[in-house]
Amino acid sequence: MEIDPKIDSGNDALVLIKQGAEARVFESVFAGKRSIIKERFSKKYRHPSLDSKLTIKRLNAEARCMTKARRLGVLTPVLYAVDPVLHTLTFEYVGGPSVKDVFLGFGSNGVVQERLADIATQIGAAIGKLHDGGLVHGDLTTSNMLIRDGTNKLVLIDFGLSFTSTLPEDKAVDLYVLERALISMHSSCGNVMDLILAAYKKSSKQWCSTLNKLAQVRQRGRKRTMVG
Ligand SMILES: Nc1ncnc2c1ncn2[C@@H]1O[C@H](COP(=O)(O)OP(=O)(O)OP(=O)(O)O)[C@@H](O)[C@H]1O
Repeated sequence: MEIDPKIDSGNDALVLIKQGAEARVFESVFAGKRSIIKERFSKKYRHPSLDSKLTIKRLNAEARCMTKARRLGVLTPVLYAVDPVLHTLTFEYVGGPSVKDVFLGFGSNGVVQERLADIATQIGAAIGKLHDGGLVHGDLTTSNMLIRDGTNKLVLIDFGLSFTSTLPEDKAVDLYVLERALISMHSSCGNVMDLILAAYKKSSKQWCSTLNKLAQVRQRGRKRTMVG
């Protein structure tokens, strides 16, 4: 079954805010609170019952990883509900800009170095906590990080590709994905990755093995770029 915005919205407006390849994201109201509904839709080429099983598995995995991150002391939206029939997760709406928007405003939009450094420190500390708890985010981009209005605290979202692992390699790749995103999207932010890694070193007891692996992962990335 899929969400039909016309039928399922009831009295609460259901506003589509993102249509992705794997999921649709709506803004809505849950028990009187502003909320986000993430719907994983079916893959038409898969057998319906297998498809539903796999989708529910992914839904539960995302919910579990988000909850685990919170337990590890990383701020995430509060999970309100999991619906295995509609294939949806409902969670708290976090008001505030994404780190992507803040970083894009650096220099031109009055975003100053102190704000950049504060956010970078929060990012490094949060990833360190995840990794020491054996959780790899899997999609660390600046659009998956929000800065909550009022508190200015970092909130991590989108645990759809997260998994548990204690391998330095997996943690290094997690950091590498973020590093590449910063280089391609936020080159004007200068040494922001250095600030993130400095905070990561303070936060993660296992930083040494992870950062050694990161150096190897970077080298592999460079070789791949040279080959083609
Ligand atoms: N809890 C939240 N509060 C406010 N906005 C949110 C929240 N969760 C998601 N969003 C908004 O919806 C967008 C998409 O959400 P999310 O990244 O979870 O979906 P996705 O389809 O997996 O996206 P992607 O393809 O970028 O991985 C986010 O970039 C953000 O703008």
